Amino acid sequence: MATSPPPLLKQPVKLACIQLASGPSKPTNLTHAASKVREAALTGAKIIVLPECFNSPYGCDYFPSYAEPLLPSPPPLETSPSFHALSAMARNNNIYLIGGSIPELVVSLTDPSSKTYYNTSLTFSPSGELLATHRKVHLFDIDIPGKITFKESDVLSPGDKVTVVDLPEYGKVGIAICYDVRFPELAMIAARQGCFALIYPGAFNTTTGPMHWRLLGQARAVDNQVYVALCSPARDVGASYHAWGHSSISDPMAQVLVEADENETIVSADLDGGRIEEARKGIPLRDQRRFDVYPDVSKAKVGP
Ligand SMILES: NC(=O)CCC(=O)C(=O)O
Repeated sequence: MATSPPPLLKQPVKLACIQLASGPSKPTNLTHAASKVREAALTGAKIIVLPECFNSPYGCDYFPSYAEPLLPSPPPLETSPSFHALSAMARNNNIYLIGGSIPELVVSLTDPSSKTYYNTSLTFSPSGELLATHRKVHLFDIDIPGKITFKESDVLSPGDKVTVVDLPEYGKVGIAICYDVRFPELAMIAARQGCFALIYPGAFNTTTGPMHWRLLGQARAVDNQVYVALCSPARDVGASYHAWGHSSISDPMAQVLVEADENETIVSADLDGGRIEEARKGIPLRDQRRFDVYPDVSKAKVGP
């Protein structure tokens, strides 16, 4: 007799996205993030997400000055204050924390003048242990004349892996950052590893946000029949980059369960594995793929 596969989401869980208002002071941003994580945890959220570049303004001019080393570095560089703050937020609240992203600095041990920067997301367990890092794979390089020109690759280097993290009580999640959401291959490879959700700390803007942000969340959900969470900073009209906001959580049928406006807020939803199964039973893509016509991406290499 055929046995049914284990559920992708082992038990229902509340997931919260914190649409954080950040400013130029990193210590203030870290303290503020900690208080909002506490607030989300008190509502029962067990998986909490922060936005892209949550501890700094977003922009190429800011990456080097806010960047922190996560790997061993030559003195006098200190270990990352954001790493320790995020670990404490997860531990103090007994939650899984997808810690948005921070600019990461890598300094060569042999040549301290050689510096590389990444846009990196850190995920922590409820005991404060680092479970995974994701370096943004697709850098945000766009030019829409008269609207927005942005070139992360002027400063940042790209990551080189698909990131899937196991949260033992619940199951697996795929993690990627902002512009990564535009690349369905990355999402599909993660989803086909058995993720119940794809989680994107992001910071779309007031040009591309209204065109594509919500659509992309729904698109990745419907492609993969999983939950999708998009977590943006709140909009700061005094900053050089105007984040779109509109953090959202879509379900496996691509219904938007909750969506913020542009202000600081917390959006959350109760995720239920039954909704994934129901979507997949009703529209059985998983049994209908044609690996005689195209390759099976579930064979691709992924990392924590
Ligand atoms: N921070 C980002 O990667 C922004 C991506 C974005 O706005 C887009 O349109 O894509």
